[in-house]
Amino acid sequence: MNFSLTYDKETKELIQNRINFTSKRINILPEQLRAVFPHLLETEMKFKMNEDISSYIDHTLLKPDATKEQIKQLCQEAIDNKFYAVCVNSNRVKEAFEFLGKNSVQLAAVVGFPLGVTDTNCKIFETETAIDNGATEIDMVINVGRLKDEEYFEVLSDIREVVKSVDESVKVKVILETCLLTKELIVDACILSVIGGASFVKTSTGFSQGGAKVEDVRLMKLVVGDLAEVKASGGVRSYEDAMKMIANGATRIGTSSGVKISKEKNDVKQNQIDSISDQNLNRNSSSSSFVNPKIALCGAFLTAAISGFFAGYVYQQNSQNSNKKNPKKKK
Ligand SMILES: O=C[C@H](O)COP(=O)(O)O
Repeated sequence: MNFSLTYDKETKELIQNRINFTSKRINILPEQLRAVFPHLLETEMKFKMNEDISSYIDHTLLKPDATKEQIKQLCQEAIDNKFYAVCVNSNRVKEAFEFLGKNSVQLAAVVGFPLGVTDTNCKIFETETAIDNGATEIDMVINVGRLKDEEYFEVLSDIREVVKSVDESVKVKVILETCLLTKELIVDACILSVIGGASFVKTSTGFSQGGAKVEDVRLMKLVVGDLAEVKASGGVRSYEDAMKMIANGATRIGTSSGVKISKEKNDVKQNQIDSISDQNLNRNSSSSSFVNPKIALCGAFLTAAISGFFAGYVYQQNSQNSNKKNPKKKK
């Protein structure tokens, strides 16, 4: 499946203005920052959905009252449905690691969750502990208050320090908590995440005033281009929701409804198969090619027999008639 996003004039202007604004806050030249985002010169961004939706899903359980048994079930569901990852609180990483065993499902730990306001040193310690216990990805919450205060050095350093504390192979996702941000701050947070070295920008914790919105996912993708990926999370409840996020640039879906989404996707697939079969049945109901061959053969035989009978009858009638017209001919 192919998708594309267009840089409309308004969005382009917004992003360019925020690059200027952010560059001043972190004390670099706007040209230097602009050079990091060359895709902003394009008019369109194209991308593909190559794989099954299961491989987009971070199967998530972050409730404070989640039990060991529920973590076990989460891991088993992720294995059974071939989800990309499970996402758990850092204190549950050890158990999730054991439950996942040698399966290829990745293990993401949330850090500074859900408020993002813990000290950077706490985030680093939490990150390192989670990695030691088997986490392969880190979902850290940005410091929203400092972002709103325009303390961009602090926000950048918070991200940068967490990224630096892990091996390059570990993907760090920065949760922006978009429901608390203006469009302008979403763009700034994306810029800071990219230059901080994050692999992903992620919309929401699922614990604040709102979750992922299509327009936010789209804006985030237009800012980060190919420099980072976008994870849509919080309130993604259906296959339709998930597909909308993917069509707008998300390459990962963080959701506690992964099993439902996967099932809905299979139902959609089954419906498509059923409708194709129905179409075939309707198309072929008037032709013999879809009929049981034995019945077709009997039918053909009967048709031939009846035609033969009629042919014989017509011939006989014709002969009788011609004899009547020309009695000599019979002799
Ligand atoms: O990071 C993922 C979210 O916490 C999941 O939120 P959700 O329960 O609304 O799907």
